[in-house]
Amino acid sequence: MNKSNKILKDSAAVRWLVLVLVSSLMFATYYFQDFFSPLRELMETDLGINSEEFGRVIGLTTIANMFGMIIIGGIILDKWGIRLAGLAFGGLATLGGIITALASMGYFGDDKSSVLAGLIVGRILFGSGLEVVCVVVTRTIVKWFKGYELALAMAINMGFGRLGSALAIAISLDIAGVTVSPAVVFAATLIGLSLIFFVVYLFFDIKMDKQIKAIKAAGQVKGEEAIIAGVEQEEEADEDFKFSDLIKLATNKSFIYIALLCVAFYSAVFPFIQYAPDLLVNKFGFSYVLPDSATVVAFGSEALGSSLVFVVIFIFALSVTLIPNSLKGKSAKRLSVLIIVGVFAVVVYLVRDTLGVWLVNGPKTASLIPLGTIIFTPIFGSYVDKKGKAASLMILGALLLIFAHLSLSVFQSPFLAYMGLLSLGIAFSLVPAAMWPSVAKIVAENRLGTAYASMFTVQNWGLGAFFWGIGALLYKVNPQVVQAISEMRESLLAQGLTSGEVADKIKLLQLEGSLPYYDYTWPILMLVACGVISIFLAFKLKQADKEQGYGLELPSGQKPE
Ligand SMILES: C[C@H](NC(=O)[C@@H](N)CCCCN)C(=O)O
Repeated sequence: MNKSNKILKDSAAVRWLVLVLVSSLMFATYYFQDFFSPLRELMETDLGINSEEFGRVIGLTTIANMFGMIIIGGIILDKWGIRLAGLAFGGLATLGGIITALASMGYFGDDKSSVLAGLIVGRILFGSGLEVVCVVVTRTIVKWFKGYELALAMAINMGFGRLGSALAIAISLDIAGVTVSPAVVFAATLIGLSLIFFVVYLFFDIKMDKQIKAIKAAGQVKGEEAIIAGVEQEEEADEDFKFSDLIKLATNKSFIYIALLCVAFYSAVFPFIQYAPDLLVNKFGFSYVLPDSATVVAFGSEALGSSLVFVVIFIFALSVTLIPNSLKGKSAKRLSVLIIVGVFAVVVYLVRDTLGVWLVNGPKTASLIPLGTIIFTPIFGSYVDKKGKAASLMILGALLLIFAHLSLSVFQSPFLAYMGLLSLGIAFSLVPAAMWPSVAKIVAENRLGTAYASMFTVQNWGLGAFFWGIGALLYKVNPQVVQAISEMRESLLAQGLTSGEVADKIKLLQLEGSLPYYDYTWPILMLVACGVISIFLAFKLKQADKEQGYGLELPSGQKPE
């Protein structure tokens, strides 16, 4: 390539800096989506917002996306380009964040209905920006990494999102303390900061576009330069959203199965994550605050032992997948797995007290689900690239999902709860790693934008229903708990206690056994149905692929004969 024709994206340092700048939006929006998860109980004791209302706040976040916002956003992105669309939808998400924060601080009124209405309006605005922001970020990454490390950049970008979710679940309650608002203000500040990072990115974007324009104007665009500099414009024109594409997709059997699988699978994962900390506290006796070691011992040796076994199994699974098969011979691989697991088992034993404290804390344990996917998704992704078997892996993922939700609903054993969380984490890594590249095999490249936008739209129908549905069912099947907590809250407030003191007191009364816990059996059992539907759809997808010949079971780049 002619040296003078080099553009910004040819510099690896600039490319990766751009990735960090734009992925911060992904981090912050995923954080904001999930930070309410460990606050379910505090919302009830601090603000009087019960589980159905909590579900409404979370469920309505997706409402605009259920009614076509992602498709509208995609069309706007085509027309306005990355810069304006990013600012508009990032700005919308930030505005939503600010309104949610103000509502939680009582800015629109201190009474429950004003707070609830403000939270809902804020979350609706945030949600209207959320998915389109993710599409803008993905487009930006394609712009900068096509011809370079595109798959890796995309995996890292998704990692930023998952890290946002994990941190949101792990630390929001620590930030909140005894009232909800500090956690909301913090989450809204993160989106604001990420929007500033996006504005910084715009300088790079403008500069690169100017370079491309200058190269073209100088008539120097030939051969490789033409591909690098000119391709975006050609593709943008070709990738425009068309309703005729939507019709074509809707009549493709394989696409229908994978889109429905996306709905069923994600409905049993994202909504579950919103309630996971509260489930662990209410059903399995985990804590909301970090307890001291003595309390952990009181929590029961079975749970403590189970959590440590959970860590060792996690390390075993990790080392089996991470150690390359290329290591000379099977026995060498087995030996290294044994050594790694042995060393870690000793470390786990030595730090068992601290680890035990963390692994009996509901939010900290639940945060391991998205955290684990940061490591496992790229590993499974590379397996799918090299070996294929995508449809079979989706079947396996659906099976793990059923096991996870069964062990977290019908059984009461902490050991099974840890195993359930582990298999949910593996399923949450396996299915996305197999699903998203499979869409690219089923749909032509220039129709991928439409395919992802329509999949995300139907996915949001499921998410909206289950975000709200779990909370609503929890409310319905626990009338005595709702009433007891609400009466206690009223009486403590009437005695002049602050809302923070009320929250503390209610927690204490539950620990003492004077106030009941929520029964989560039915709300989580409902998610087993999503697993069963997922497994059926994954089988149908495998069958349809055999008929239509997309090669979902083949390694990347290989086509069926
Ligand atoms: C890639 C996939 N993304 C989605 O499913 C988005 N529609 C969700 C965005 C909001 C997430 N809290 C994923 O994250 O696996």
